Amino acid sequence: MVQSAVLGFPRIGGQRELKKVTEAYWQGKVSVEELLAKGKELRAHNWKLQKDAGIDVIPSNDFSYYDQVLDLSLLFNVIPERYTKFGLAPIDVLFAMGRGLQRKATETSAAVDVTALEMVKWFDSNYHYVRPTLSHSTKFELNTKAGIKPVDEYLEAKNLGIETRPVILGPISYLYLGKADKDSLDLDPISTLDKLLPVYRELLAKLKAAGAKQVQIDEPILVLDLPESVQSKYQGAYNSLVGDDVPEIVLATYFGDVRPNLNVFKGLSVSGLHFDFARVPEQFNEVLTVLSDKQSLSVGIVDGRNIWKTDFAKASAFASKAVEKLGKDRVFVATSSSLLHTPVDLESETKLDPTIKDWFAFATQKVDELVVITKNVNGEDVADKLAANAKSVKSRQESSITTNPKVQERLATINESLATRKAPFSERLPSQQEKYKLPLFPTTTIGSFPQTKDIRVNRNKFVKGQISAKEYEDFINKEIETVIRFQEEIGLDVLVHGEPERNDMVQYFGEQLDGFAFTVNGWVQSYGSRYVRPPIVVGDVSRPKEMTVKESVYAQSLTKNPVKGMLTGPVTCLRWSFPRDDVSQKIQSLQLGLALRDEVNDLEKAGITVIQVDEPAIREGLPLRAGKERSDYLNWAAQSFRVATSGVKNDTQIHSHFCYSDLDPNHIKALDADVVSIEFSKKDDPHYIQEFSNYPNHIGLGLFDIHSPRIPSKEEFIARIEEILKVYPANKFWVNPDCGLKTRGWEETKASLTNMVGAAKHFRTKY
Ligand code: MET
Ligand SMILES: [Zn+2]
Repeated sequence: MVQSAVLGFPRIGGQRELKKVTEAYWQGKVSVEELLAKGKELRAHNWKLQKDAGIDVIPSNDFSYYDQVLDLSLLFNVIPERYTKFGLAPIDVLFAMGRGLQRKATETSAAVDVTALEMVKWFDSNYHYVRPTLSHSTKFELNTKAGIKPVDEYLEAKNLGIETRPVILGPISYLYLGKADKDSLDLDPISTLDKLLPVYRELLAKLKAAGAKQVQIDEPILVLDLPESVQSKYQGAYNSLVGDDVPEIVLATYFGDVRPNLNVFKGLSVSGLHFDFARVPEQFNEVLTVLSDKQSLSVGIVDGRNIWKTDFAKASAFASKAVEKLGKDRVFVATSSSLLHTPVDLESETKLDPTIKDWFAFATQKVDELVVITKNVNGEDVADKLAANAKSVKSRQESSITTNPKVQERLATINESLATRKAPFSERLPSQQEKYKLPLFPTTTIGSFPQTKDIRVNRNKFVKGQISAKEYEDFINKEIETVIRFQEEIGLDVLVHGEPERNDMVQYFGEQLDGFAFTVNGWVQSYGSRYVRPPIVVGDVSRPKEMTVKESVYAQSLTKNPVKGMLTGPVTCLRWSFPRDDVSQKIQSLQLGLALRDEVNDLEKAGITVIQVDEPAIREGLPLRAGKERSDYLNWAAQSFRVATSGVKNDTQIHSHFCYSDLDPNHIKALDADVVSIEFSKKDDPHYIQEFSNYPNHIGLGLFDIHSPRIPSKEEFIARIEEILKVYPANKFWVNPDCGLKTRGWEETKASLTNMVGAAKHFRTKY
């Protein structure tokens, strides 16, 4: 019979239980035992939910307290020495690698001060993983100090009477996604594969001994353009991982097209292969050609990356094609990827318009979808479910909520001149210098200041109607004033209002734009304990009225320094929402560009003439493979940004900001922003810094990690700036943190920024 398989389930809990308990643990408010008990409770809940729904293949080891890639680094002892010398408990080593740790000395323990490892985007998603960071001295071995997570969790489920399939990131992807530590820059992580494989094998053998029949090994890098030298590693590596003493391996890829790497799969000694047909249905025929007679095919058909209901008729027809070719026993109907990227449960959405709600499926609903599709393919009678599904699919197709003729007309007016500044940067620069008279090494921040409890409490009160609009506005104004006064006091040059009125940089805009729907509880993990609640693009997008002018104008009224207007760019608004799947992303992005253009122009009219349009998600949206799709993306992404920002005068200074990933400076040139700020504090490679020195406009290379509570000293800033100045020109140099400060506390924010400004002043005197 065809079986249903889930590749991973959200670990955060339906009420964000994981976030609450981890943050409480970090604050010393709950014990490690309580933390671990909550993890156990969440896992049990998820397994039972899937079991009760009727899922055949339920994943384990998809849980994590921080990040599943980081878990592997701990397990394989890929732990740079700087984290091990303090005698921390394993879970604290894990958190120190994930988020850094700075702890004052006590009578019983020495001071701890260590930065976090680099964290980057997981493929083209908004999930972030912590990069495996290897040195010549790395010694792979099973680090059993905290147990053996995949084995322990497998047994934990088994004790509950639930058989699971452990999920582990495969060795080649693990290394390929890693990097060399700063003491070993000449090390290519992949070159260590032969040393890592025996440890994998040991782990697999332990799983088998515990009773696991099958494991899911993820090799998602197989959807990337892989050099031949990496492709050729697969045969040997997987040959060394199969045998009677290890479980069967189902090799999983997702998020893209494997066809250019198809050779890798031929004759691979694994028992099954999983592909993402929700994303790339076109690869079906070709991947069938690599299956041997015995191998099974896992048909990833229920989308793990979006929230639209699966069309049962289409999905069943697709899976049936596989059954026709392979027979029922060799086919799994599966989620396209882990469901980690979708919110937990649509049932907790109490405020959605019922018509729209009926179009969605969250993780819990997707589990049910899988079961229905599987039953259908197996020939069981699910006629009522199919009929209900067909009805909602049709209701969405025919709904008038999704179309706005005015937006479509305006879209047709976009042309080159609408998307081009009035003069090139070389002419804009002198007029901006004349207008703002900024010193060398101008200092600024990325926008947000600490989102304190007080801010959240007041926002909630306002949302619940417990305080009036006027009271809330007064409160926000007071916050803005505090932030402005603080920045003046420490001598920052270009100020921000601090974004206290924003719950989230995308949601805030989505809520004010037409064409979006929102959830009240649709949280998705972004990194560690940071979750986001992406809005959903349901129809054509437009801006009914001003969105940010009031707060910016108020902030500017308090100071003589320029205050940056602060907007989230079109690509980021799109990427950090759940997009429509019935209209191209290009169209959705250009619609957003037009809406934001109105806002940029209104800000300028109101006297806000330094305007930052953030595009942190531009890199993550880059199609995973080089080629036409990628160049098209870069074109429409840049065009959308320019549509938003080109209506202004030459002396209006447009900033943009990017974070989270290895950004290629060539990819952002076409945005033509006057100043860009980039997350950079974890970048050690001088060649990479060098690449930015050719960037024509001005740049602030982020000088400190805002994901970490750690405070760099003034000397540390000076040393870092000196390092960058070896390859990067002083006259284009802006001084700023990696990103916004909303997740930080005031104390560390004050100290870090004061030290940063101190360092900038040091260089002003020097140059
Ligand atoms: C993830 S990018 C964040 C940019 C935003 N302006 C902030 O400072 O929070
Ligand atoms: Zn950022």
